[in-house]
Amino acid sequence: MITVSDVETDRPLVVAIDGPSGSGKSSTARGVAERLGLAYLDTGAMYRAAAWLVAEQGVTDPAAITELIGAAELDISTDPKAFRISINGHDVTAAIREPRISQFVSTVATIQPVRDILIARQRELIAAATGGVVAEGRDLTTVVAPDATVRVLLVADPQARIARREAELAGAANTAEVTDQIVRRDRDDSTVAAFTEAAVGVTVIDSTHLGLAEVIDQISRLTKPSTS
Ligand SMILES: Nc1ncnc2c1ncn2[C@@H]1O[C@H](COP(=O)(O)OP(=O)(O)O)[C@@H](O)[C@H]1O
Ligand SMILES: Nc1ccn([C@H]2C[C@H](O)[C@@H](COP(=O)(O)OP(=O)(O)O)O2)c(=O)n1
Repeated sequence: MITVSDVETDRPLVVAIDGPSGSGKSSTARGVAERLGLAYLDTGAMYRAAAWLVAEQGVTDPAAITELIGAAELDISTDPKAFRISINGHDVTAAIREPRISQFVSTVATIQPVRDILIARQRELIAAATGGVVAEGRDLTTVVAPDATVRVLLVADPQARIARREAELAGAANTAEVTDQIVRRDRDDSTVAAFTEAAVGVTVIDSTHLGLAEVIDQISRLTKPSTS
């Protein structure tokens, strides 16, 4: 078996990808993980599962939400070919993609103590991925894994992101709803995570006019040692 490691430090390879909604983080990260034989961590799915549980329990007070998430059993697969997530024994793999969760998730993701709980769990999952991992979300390059081997901010114009999400939802939400899920959500989310501008050392890739395969190629190339 090939062990993919960070050539300079000999630690497992960690690829951190951040970006706004619809920029292509999940599909790209999964593609890079599959190509390089790495684990895949979808941190947004963890916030979505937390939001699902909060909605299911009807909890509204931030302190009670924090307590609920702190006590929750969150189980997430890091196999890029078989994504699955459950919370307190409920398989929520499909439910977390429903528009009602997309609309609500920022309410939970902007509670800092909730973030602290999920960030600690994300760091554990990254550390446990001894064969290397591609992790994506909003604050991987800045907070969760600022020492990652490769750090990428994946961006795309809002129009392209809205069109992609609309195509993906195939009529399950209208343009106004999708625009809310993208533009309003990014605005809310950017109050707690810095994904609108690249931090020092982070490579920006604009996918507006790039196909998925090209973005996967570009990120995969960044993991290879430079020959110059
Ligand atoms: N470079 C790209 N070009 C065109 N469509 C893309 C590209 N990257 C991703 N997509 C599509 O856009 C949609 C949103 O991508 P996704 O990976 O879920 O984004 P994010 O995780 O950033 O929200 C998906 O349907 C995906 O197949
Ligand atoms: N590291 C992360 C990942 C996601 N979030 C929040 C912000 C988003 O509104 C939700 C859902 O993230 P997700 O990546 O699934 O959202 P998109 O697929 O990009 O629309 O979680 C976060 O605050 N920090």
